[in-house]
Amino acid sequence: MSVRVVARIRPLLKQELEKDTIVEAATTASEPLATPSIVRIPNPKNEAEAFSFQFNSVYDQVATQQQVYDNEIAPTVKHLFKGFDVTIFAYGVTGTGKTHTMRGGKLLAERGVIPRLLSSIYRRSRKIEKDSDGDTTVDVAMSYYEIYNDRVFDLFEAPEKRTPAGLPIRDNNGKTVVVGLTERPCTSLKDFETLYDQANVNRSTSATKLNAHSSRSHAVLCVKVTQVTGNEVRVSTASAIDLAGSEDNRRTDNGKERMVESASINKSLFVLAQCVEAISKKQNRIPYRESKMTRILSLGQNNGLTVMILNLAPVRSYHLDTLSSLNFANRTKKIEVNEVENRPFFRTAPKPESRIGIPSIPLANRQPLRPKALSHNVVPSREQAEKDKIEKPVKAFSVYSDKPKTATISRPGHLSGQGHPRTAEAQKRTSSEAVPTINRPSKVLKPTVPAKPETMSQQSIEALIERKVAEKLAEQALSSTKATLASAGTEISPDVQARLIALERRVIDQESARAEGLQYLLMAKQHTVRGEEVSALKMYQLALPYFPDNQKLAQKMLKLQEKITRKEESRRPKSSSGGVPLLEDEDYVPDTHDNYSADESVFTKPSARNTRPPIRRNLSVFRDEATTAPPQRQTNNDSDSEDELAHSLMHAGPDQTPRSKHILRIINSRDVAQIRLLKGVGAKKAEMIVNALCEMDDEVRHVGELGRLKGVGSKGVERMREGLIAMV
Ligand SMILES: Nc1ncnc2c1ncn2[C@@H]1O[C@H](COP(=O)(O)OP(=O)(O)OP(=O)(O)O)[C@@H](O)[C@H]1O
Repeated sequence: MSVRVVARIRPLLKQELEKDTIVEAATTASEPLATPSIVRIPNPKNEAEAFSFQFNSVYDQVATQQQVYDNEIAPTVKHLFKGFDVTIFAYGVTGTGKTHTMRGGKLLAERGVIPRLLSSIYRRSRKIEKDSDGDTTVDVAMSYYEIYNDRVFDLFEAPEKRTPAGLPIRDNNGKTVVVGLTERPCTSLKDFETLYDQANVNRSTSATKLNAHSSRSHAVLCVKVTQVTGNEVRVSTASAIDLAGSEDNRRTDNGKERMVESASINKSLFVLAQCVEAISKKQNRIPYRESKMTRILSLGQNNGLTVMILNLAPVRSYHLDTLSSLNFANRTKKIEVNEVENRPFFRTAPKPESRIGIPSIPLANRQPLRPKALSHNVVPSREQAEKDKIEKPVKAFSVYSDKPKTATISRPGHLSGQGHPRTAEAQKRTSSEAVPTINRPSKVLKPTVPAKPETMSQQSIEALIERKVAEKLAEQALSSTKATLASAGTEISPDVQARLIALERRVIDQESARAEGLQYLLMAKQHTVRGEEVSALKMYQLALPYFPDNQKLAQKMLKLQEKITRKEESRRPKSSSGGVPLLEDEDYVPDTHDNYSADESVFTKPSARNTRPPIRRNLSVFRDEATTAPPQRQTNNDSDSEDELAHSLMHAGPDQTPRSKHILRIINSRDVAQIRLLKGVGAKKAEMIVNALCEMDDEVRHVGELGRLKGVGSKGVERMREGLIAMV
């Protein structure tokens, strides 16, 4: 079944004018009486021509919250209770109404998808319990987190208690889970609303030029529904994701902090677009791992039902961004999601007390990320698994079809009068407040045992520091300091604590700086893809201090500079008199020669002299008036070299010595027999390394990364290198 994609056009805001409206909902010519399923928008190059994008449904400016919920989300609830996971996510440019759609306002009619979904879940739970005469019980629990600057933070945790590096994520039996996340049971809608409102106070938001309450993070709410009948337990999860919106920073006037956030948001959305493109092209490698958001969303890899709500602004100022979103959505609707429900499992022993995300299955059973996962998130009993293997028919599941609807779907407004009005307006915390400061000790490093001076030698202190840092970097030992120290029977002095903290800060600083550099680089890449060379060059200049010795980057900048100069020269009027003065930045020139490719989620801005051949569009985007030539697409050779550069910077890290390369080759072979021959690595450690690699589902690309692997540490890497010298 494909991802269901529905578009919603928000109403005009106070400062927007009716005459600037360019986006409209329409019906297909063959079914003029059906509900709209087409978004129509003019071609930016030729206003007489319009592009049409077809989706499962389209909601116009007057659509209510209730209509969107009743038509799109309410039908998924029964599948949730049958064991299917449900993923709902809102996608769109900043200020297009994602948070409004997902969360909504306080008034009953203004409530968004999330509170309405919870309301339906509770109602259905009560009905199931009642109909089964109490044989079945349903428990609802929620976890809620945000992905801010590519770090995961628990929204139930106050910002000052957060670990600067955020929570680690892991692959657990084919699913991506956040380790150490709080899961709160909520027995009623009121409970839920109280928790949800409290948690939203912790979400990073701030005012930008484009949205007074702009979300600076992706927010992920997971609602776990557990149905227990006797020994049988069925668990399914509804995930509601309010993505942060992409931003065109020429329009935001963002300052440095907002720019960094914005770069991180844009990067993750860019990776998402790349994932969607890779999936639609059936490529083997889907770059999920290049951002936490894509890893968590795992679009096309998740099971169950997925609904994407594409939020659109109706006005001209969003023209290119809207086209870009429409192109993205157009590809997303073709992604197939596995129709696999979570099987029930049977309780044989009391549930172990665990935090979510801690894997409950042996390592050997873990599934690495891959384009399509057919695995389940629970451990079925052996008999049940055998039985299912034989008996389970393929589920004929056809809630949605890609065809346009033939009649208006109207469902009773079952929410009227059901909600509990919220009591307090959730206070949004600004993102500045959300930035985790590095001045406080992280959870891992908090003193947990009374200090006891003496006992440790300088060497063992060093070793302990290395171990702690490795654990920290590997983000594997969250909150486990107490246990680790207790089991080691070792106590550390305040002096060691202080050094640990200093070391951790240093590492975090280095990592943050590198991440910031990469963000500039990605922004440069985005600009280049759009043909905005001057802005791209500026971004490369900003990235340069982070990668001062990188030859490729320097060459790239040189080439770009030359290209800009050539362009400027070609634009300069031939005669010295008259002519239009050149603007400082070509990106701000209103260019009537913009090339737009409807098959691309980006726009290229080639020079006016572009003579490259047109490439025909091949998507289900059609024009109402085929009076003009099809839009041209610039064959963007730059984009390839961009990819190469980005890849080399993202993965190369510091220059590799022959010894490092040799070690990495051995490690990446994932061959326990070879790895155990490295100095300081026994059979157990070798196995641990291989498991960590399988869990990562990727290669280790430099020794820094290797040092971060569980159980290796930088000392471990040094030992391996020493071993190689000895061999030589
Ligand atoms: N359907 C709608 N009806 C009324 N107002 C709306 C609607 N959609 C959006 N708005 C208004 O538009 C503004 C921007 O909406 P919102 O904050 O939800 O955007 P967003 O896409 O979440 O932006 P960001 O990505 O920056 O967080 C808000 O003032 C919101 O109330």
